Amino acid sequence: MLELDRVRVRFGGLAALEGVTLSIHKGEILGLIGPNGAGKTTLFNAISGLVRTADGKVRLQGQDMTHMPMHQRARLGIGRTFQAPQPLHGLTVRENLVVAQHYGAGERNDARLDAILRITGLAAKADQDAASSLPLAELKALEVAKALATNPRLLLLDEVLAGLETAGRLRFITMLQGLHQHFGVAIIVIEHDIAAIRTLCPRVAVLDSGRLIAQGPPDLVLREPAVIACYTGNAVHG
Ligand SMILES: Nc1ncnc2c1ncn2[C@@H]1O[C@H](COP(=O)(O)OP(=O)(O)OP(=O)(O)O)[C@@H](O)[C@H]1O
Repeated sequence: MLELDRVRVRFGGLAALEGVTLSIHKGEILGLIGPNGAGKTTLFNAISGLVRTADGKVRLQGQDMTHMPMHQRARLGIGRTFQAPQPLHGLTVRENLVVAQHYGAGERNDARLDAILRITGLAAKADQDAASSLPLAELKALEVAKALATNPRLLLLDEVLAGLETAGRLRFITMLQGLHQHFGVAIIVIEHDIAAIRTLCPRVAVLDSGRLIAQGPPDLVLREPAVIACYTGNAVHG
């Protein structure tokens, strides 16, 4: 459903992405891994429209999105989270989702919002102030809930497990599996925690210095010499 065709992104003299060709299928969960600075977040930015591509194409269900602004891509079905949770201050949890739904879907759908609140475990906090009352795990759940409220066909999750302790991670992974099953949305997960990637993702893609160096089932990909080499001297944290 999403196709990246020889995508290139440059920051001055730095090739943050070079010739990246990658597809994700309807309803799939794909893991995106690679050392720090490999270009993972830049790839999300190229898909969601936050950075300009210097070359290549980005297509969603055959439609060329390469030169579309962010809000148009959101309307077409690209939802994303950011590494640092960004709740809208002064609004309740539910109001945060209403705003996200308006941005992405254009119309209010309370039944969908209720399902999102239930599956992300936020229903009991729906009427509380989002920014001031939520602990980190719930702020991260809200980040996912906001992205889901935009009604995405493809959900981009950028290190949503970072900063959570082991039990919190496991709960979060179970929550992600539940929402994937319920909404049937395709998901790309950026995550440094390889155990989490193995649990969540039947397929993984590896970036190194802006290039896609491997893709396939995690157990095979993680044994490839080029993948092992790219992590040498770069700790896989988390
Ligand atoms: N706005 C920007 N301006 C200049 N350089 C940038 C910008 N954004 C990213 N870069 C550079 O592009 C490269 C890729 O960065 P990116 O954040 O995509 O990597 P990453 O794989 O997501 O890293 P991490 O795992 O640390 O989050 C890095 O060298 C980074 O310093």
